[in-house]
Amino acid sequence: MTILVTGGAGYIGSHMTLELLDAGEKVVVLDDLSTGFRWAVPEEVPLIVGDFGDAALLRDIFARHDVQSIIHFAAKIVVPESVADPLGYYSNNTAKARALLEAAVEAGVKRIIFSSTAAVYGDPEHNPVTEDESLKPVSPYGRSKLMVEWMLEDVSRAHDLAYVALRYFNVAGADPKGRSGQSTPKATHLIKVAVQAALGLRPGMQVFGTDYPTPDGTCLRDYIHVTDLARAHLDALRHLRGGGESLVCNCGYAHGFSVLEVIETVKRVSGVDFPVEFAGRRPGDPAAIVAANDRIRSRLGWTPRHDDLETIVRQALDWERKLAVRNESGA
Ligand SMILES: NC(=O)c1ccc[n+]([C@@H]2O[C@H](COP(=O)([O-])OP(=O)(O)OC[C@H]3O[C@@H](n4cnc5c(N)ncnc54)[C@H](O)[C@@H]3O)[C@@H](O)[C@H]2O)c1
Ligand SMILES: O=c1ccn([C@@H]2O[C@H](COP(=O)(O)OP(=O)(O)O[C@H]3O[C@H](CO)[C@@H](O)[C@H](O)[C@H]3O)[C@@H](O)[C@H]2O)c(=O)[nH]1
Repeated sequence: MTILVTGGAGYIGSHMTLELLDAGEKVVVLDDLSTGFRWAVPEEVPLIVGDFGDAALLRDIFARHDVQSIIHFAAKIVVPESVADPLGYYSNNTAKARALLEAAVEAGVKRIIFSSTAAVYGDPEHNPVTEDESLKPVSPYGRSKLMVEWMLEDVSRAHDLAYVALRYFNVAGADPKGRSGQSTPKATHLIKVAVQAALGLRPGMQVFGTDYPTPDGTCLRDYIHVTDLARAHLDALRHLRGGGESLVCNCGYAHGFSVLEVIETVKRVSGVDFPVEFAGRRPGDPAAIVAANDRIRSRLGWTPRHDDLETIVRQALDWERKLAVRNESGA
């Protein structure tokens, strides 16, 4: 039985592929390499370079490989880009997911795990936010993902296809064995930016907003280690293989750090006091968003192993150094 990983050449998908191989699973990756990297897919894993919305290609993959489960990561993921290009996001994230589901149902695929996002909550009224909080995404990106959750709900009722939708909070860190990490050249994620500033890869950084209703005035987020997140997918797979029902679960640690706390941690771990400028709020940022994680713990038996901001930052630094050497050598 093979697992199809869409987006397996990207940041989270590449960690998933490693986790699946470590667990002895058979994997095939489908990725168009729009933001992913060929080198991020281990040599022993077949990489099909193509579009996950291409019905003919999907039919061919399902005919050649005994795919019983899909882990679907492939998507466009940049919130401001989704505001500028909503149709591009609805096409790539929503319409193509419909095509994937259609091909999966046609081929008799039994299980799908979907990368959803905390962005489906928008600016939540309560924190930690539970899965039952009202869903009010504020960006086309969040809406493009929520629509897929709705499709999954309907499709799973009509067909023999069970799903787990995992709503990721802020994904960070790198493979503890140093095999992969966040490699997108212009990534805007806080930890990536701060780590690049610490390594002198950028002159400094900005803090977006210091007047939020939070203890130090900067935004609070729940940073989850990418390997703990990949393990949540393994737990979801085990749940579905055991006949478990379809589920939606938050993925986070249930506690938040402010932007200033993250920057302070990067400075302490790296030993570098890089320049930080206080700037205005970034449009669309919720003040605070922290995951309630009771459901994933009780229903999937997930337990975090890397819930430590210093470890997350240290591994992000290690990966960024590796990446700098790789980029310098032109590999
Ligand atoms: N990084 C985060 O903090 C975060 C938070 C919440 C949810 N997510 C979700 O996790 C998933 C993975 O995100 P990531 O951070 O690894 O991003 P990424 O950009 O590194 O990975 C996405 C991968 O999908 C591929 N892809 C995109 N469109 C495709 C298409 N039409 N056909 C085939 N391949 C395609 C890209 O080439 C890339 O390899 C996404 O669905 C994203 O929405 C990420
Ligand atoms: O240079 C920077 C970068 C970020 N921030 C702030 O840091 C916080 C975290 O920002 P970022 O790392 O960009 O993550 P989010 O905007 O919280 O969004 C991430 O987490 C969401 C889930 O919570 C996912 O849906 C998104 O895809 C993913 O980018 C926010 O308050 C930002 O304003 C800064 O102050 N300076």
